[in-house]
Amino acid sequence: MSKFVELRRQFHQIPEPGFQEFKTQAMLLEYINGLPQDRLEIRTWRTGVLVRVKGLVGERCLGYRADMDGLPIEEDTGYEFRSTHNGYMHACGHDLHMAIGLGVLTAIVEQPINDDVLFVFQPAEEGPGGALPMLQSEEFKEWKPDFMMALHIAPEYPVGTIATRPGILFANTSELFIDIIGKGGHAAYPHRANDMIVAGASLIMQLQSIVSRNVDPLDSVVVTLGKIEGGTKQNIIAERVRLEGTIRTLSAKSMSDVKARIESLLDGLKVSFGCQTELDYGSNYYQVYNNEQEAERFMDWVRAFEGVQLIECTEAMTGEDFGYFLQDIPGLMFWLGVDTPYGLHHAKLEPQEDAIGVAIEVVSNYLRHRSS
Ligand SMILES: CC(=O)N[C@@H](CCC[C@H](N)C(=O)O)C(=O)O
Repeated sequence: MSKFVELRRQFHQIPEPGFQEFKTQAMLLEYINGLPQDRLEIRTWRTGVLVRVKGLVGERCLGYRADMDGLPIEEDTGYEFRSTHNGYMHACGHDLHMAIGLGVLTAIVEQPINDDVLFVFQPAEEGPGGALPMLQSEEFKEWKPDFMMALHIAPEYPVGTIATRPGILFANTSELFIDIIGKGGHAAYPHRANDMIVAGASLIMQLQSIVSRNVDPLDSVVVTLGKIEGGTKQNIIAERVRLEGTIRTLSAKSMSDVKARIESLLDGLKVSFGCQTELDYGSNYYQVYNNEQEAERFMDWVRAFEGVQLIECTEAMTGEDFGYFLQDIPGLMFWLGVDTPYGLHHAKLEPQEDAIGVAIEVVSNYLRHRSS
């Protein structure tokens, strides 16, 4: 087994929530500190890690970013190396992203390229978002690269596949938290209470009508509710219900239109159900927009790279705070095929580990090519 597959398995066992990646940071630093240090400068930023490798010429700096956090999912894989953190799992591939980052770092340390390379291990991608505050930090600004790239595992593609496109790759996102507050009471006396289970059920159906009735069918929008909480017992009328979800849009205008519609629906709910509402949009991510020239250049290079198949894919409604780096720095993101039947954010996700070696080859060789 390669050292980087082993590292992936170690990361897999310790998934941590955003900005609490303490063990993950320590594991990254332990590996990085064990590399030859003569060309390295290492910094931490909150629970993240920045590593700069000095190039042979060092006029420019190229960047590679890997995200670090896990998700609140109870793992259900058949792995011997499953998560040791109850209720948390690396179910979005960040364990692979970090192992690949260390593999590329090792390759560049062993055979330096002309340009400096900045390796960014970024916390809190799943939320509340580490990219924007990291981008604004003095630690990052001082080392800001001239080009940046990142990848995300893609369960639906075979190993050996790279998929990307010029322009928008991932959607704009906004989290969505709605509390509705009525009056609790005895199940047998509904007329003396104000039941938020019924109001919540109505609101759920109305929210589902936004995409089907208020959005241009040729535009792409998602409104997903991933969590409902409410009530205390089967024979008690619920005073409070909380809905948690996410909004995805390909255009910034659709995002503000959807939010305006949600606010109107909540105004209506207050009248129809005589309840109070509280609305919070949580964290919002800017779309991932691949610089056209950089994406075309990368795609042309991948087409000629032996053993790898390039797919020009369509946009996806996933979100990624790497979009903030790409808003400021030319670069690109791509999907890496890991061929597994369960999708991202699934408790049974088992990416093919052969993809780690493929990605290390592709990214390190591309950085070398980009630097020549
Ligand atoms: C690649 C991926 O799955 N990213 C997450 C980003 C989450 C953003 C935010 N917490 C939200 O839920 O809106 C995704 O769910 O797409």
